Amino acid sequence: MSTDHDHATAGHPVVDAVFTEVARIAPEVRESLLGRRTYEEGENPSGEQQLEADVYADELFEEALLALDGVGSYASEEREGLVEADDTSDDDYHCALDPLDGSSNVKPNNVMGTIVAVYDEPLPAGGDALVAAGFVLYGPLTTMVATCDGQVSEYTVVDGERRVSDTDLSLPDDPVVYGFGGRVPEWTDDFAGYVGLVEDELKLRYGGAMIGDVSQVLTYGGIFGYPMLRHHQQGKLRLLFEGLPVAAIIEAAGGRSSDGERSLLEKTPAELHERTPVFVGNEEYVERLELALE
Ligand SMILES: O=P(O)(O)OC[C@H]1O[C@](O)(COP(=O)(O)O)[C@@H](O)[C@@H]1O
Ligand SMILES: [Mg+2]
Ligand SMILES: [Mg+2]
Repeated sequence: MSTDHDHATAGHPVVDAVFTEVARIAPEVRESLLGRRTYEEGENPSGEQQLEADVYADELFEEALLALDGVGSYASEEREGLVEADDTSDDDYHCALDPLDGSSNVKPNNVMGTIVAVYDEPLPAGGDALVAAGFVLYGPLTTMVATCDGQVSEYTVVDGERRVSDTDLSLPDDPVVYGFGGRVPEWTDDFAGYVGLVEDELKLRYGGAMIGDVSQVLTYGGIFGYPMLRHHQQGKLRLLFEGLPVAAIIEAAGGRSSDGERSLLEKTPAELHERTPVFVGNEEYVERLELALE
C-alpha cells in the first residue's frame, strides 16, 4: 500500500518539492545537451572550462528552485556567489547544486549527472546541516536517487516525473568495483599502495563522472574516490556540491565516506567552492583506506 512516506523525501514538503522540480527539469537538461556541447569563453569558480550545457542547466535549476516556497538561496558549482530568493525567512532551506556532474562527458556522449544538496542553514554549511541529498543520472535511462531521514530511494524519471523503483537502497555486502581519479604519478605512495591491494580484489570502473561511478558502487558495492594529489592536496571534488551529498547517500545506504581521515559529513566548508579528497563505499574498503593513509 502506498503511504505519504513510501519514498525518501515524501514526508518533507519543501525537500519533496525540490526533488520534484529537479525531476521535472531533468528531461529538459538532457534535451538541452544537443547543440550545447561547445565550451564557453569563461571558467567556473574552480578554474575549469564551462560548457554551454553547464551554464544552461545551472540557470534552469536556479530559476525553478528559487521559485519554490521555503527555498531561501541557491548556490552552484557554476557560479561564484549565492543567489537569494526574493522572500526569505529563517526557516528556509538552501540548495547547493552541481548542475552537470562530469560535463566533460558531453562531448564523447557518456554518462553524466546532476547533484542536489538541501541544507537547513545558510551556505556554506556542513554535513550537520544537510537534510537531504540526491542525484539524477543521465544514462541509458534517466534515474534519480534521493536520501532523507536515513532512507535512500531510487526512481526512474519518465516525462519529468519520479517513479519509485526502490525505497530501501543499500550497498551490497560483497563489493565488486572500484574507481579512483587523478593521474597515477600524482598519487601519494600510501594511496598507490592501497590501490595495489584493491585492484587485486575488485574490478576497475571509472567513467569520469562521479555520479556514474558512485552509481556503480551503489549497485555493485566497492569504493569510489578522488584522492589528494601531490600538487593538489585537496584533490578535485567540491565538498558542498559533490562530497557532502554523495557521502550522505552512501552513508544512508549503509556505507561510509571519508576525506582520508574522517567522515565527510563531519566537515563544514569555509567557503562555497572548497575542495576535499572524497572516498565513498563499503565500510571495509573505506576503513582500510584510512588505515593506509595514517
Ligand atoms: O577527469 P578526472 O580528473 O578523472 O576527473 C573526473 C571527476 O571530475 C568530475 O568530472 C568533476 O565534476 P564536474 O564535471 O561537475 O566538474 C567528477 O564528476 C569526476 O569524478
Ligand atoms: Mg561534478
Ligand atoms: Mg559540474
